Amino acid sequence: MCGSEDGYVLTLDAGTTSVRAIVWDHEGNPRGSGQYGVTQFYPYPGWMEQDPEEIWHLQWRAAEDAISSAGIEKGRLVGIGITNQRETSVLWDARTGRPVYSAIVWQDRRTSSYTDMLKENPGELRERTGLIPDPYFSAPKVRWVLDNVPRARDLALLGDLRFGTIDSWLLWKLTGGRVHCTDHTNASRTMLFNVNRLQWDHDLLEVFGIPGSILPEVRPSSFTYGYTDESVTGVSIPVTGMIGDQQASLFGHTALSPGQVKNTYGTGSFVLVNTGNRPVVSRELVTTVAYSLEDHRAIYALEGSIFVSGAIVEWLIDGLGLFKGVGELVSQAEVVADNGGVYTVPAMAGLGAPYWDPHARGLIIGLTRGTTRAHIARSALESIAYQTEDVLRALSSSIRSRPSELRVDGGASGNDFLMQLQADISSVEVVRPGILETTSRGAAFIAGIAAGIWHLDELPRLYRVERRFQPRMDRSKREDLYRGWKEAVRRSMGWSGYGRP
Ligand SMILES: Nc1ncnc2c1ncn2[C@@H]1O[C@H](COP(=O)(O)OP(=O)(O)O)[C@@H](O)[C@H]1O
Ligand SMILES: O=P(O)(O)OC[C@H](O)CO
Repeated sequence: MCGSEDGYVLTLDAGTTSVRAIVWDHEGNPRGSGQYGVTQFYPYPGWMEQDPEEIWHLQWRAAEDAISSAGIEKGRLVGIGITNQRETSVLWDARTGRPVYSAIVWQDRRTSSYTDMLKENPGELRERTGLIPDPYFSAPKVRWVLDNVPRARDLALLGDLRFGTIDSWLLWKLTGGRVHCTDHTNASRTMLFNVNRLQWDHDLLEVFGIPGSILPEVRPSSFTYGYTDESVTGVSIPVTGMIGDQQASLFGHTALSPGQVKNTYGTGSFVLVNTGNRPVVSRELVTTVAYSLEDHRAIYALEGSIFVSGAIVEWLIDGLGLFKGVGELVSQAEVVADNGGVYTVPAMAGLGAPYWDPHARGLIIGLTRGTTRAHIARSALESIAYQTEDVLRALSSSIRSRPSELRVDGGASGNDFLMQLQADISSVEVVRPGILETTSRGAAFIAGIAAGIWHLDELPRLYRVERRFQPRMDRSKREDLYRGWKEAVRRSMGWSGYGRP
């Protein structure tokens, strides 16, 4: 341990479904927390928006709750670490600090026709940004606002428009509109950032018709970005880290060596492998910055982004009303010995890695008169494991080695049934840590390094395993099941538009 044993780090984790805040002590243990749900808006099929002001207000309210439940004075906070749902884009008026449009969420598909055109020549885009043309990333969303919200273009011409992912938006609010920055990990999700040079790509800005003046400055993930405004937060606290949530989770798993892999099971699932200090390019996965520290080169990761995983469970419960809650859904899934030939493909937001089809739509297939709720519950949980397996296969061929261990976190990773299923379907050891808030913990480590609480080298010693799930399904069964999945996926692809006027 270096530095003060008296200091605490506050993390702000602005996720898709909720904003959370946690106070961490110098041992990396949570001491207090707060959490609020974020309102989701679906104005048209395939669109998904949030209110940036709500995100900010609830995020700081969660922080106040975390600080009071930890029973500490704000003055004992030595740093704030921000971690966030990535790609989700906000544009605001620098003079008033008011957004000019809602936050367009990463799952939003409104720009799919536009990104289809980019698919005609994906090679150069991939070389520069590490990304695959898809509405997922920020650039098409920003362009959409510039094209459809007249005030945005006017403000841009006056030099008063600002763009940011949620990290930048929260930093702007925390600092009373004084600091407009992002970090390398968030920048690498915009499709405007050259991941080799670690700088904004002016050619791409031109391609997308986005003025460079609206962009934040890019800094290392672990870095003193500035100080919060006393009038906003009560006392002035340094903001010492910003990192995208999936990269934060990789860091929180202390997956610091090349080849180490994690999967976070939340709204979506995100599998990342550390590839060290070289960006590895893949046709099916995206290249992303994993983290960067001051005075170090950036560390990279290869990522498989799965758009809907835990959210399928939510949809069966809240959307269809088929189960009273997660507990009932899971116990139903356990009642049946197998899926009864039923497969669910949760392509509600299209399919991400490794298929990248924004036109895919969800399906439940294989229904017979003998199908029960239990089969549907089981097929939904199985879909989470199959999607992860899709990515593990793509990842193994890109890094030319099959991972033997998968570190897990996120809301759905607490589900023992699902974790065993994952170990079986992927023939991999699934490793679950004691602290499942791995994303926030990673953000705490990132912020704590800049604040002088921790050294990078000592972090692996703070990682505690709670449980390991060993694979126990035989190979032919695993392959039969997976074959059915691939066929179901094939049938879900290219579906959008059918049956709609
Ligand atoms: N026991 C469980 N089994 C399967 N899915 C679950 C379980 N518990 C929570 N989930 C799913 O996990 C997601 C919430 O995880 P969380 O990590 O909080 O998400 P996010 O960070 O994306 O907001 C929800 O989509 C929920 O349906
Ligand atoms: O909010 P989460 O945890 O589902 O993460 C969302 C991802 O960052 C989207 O890329």
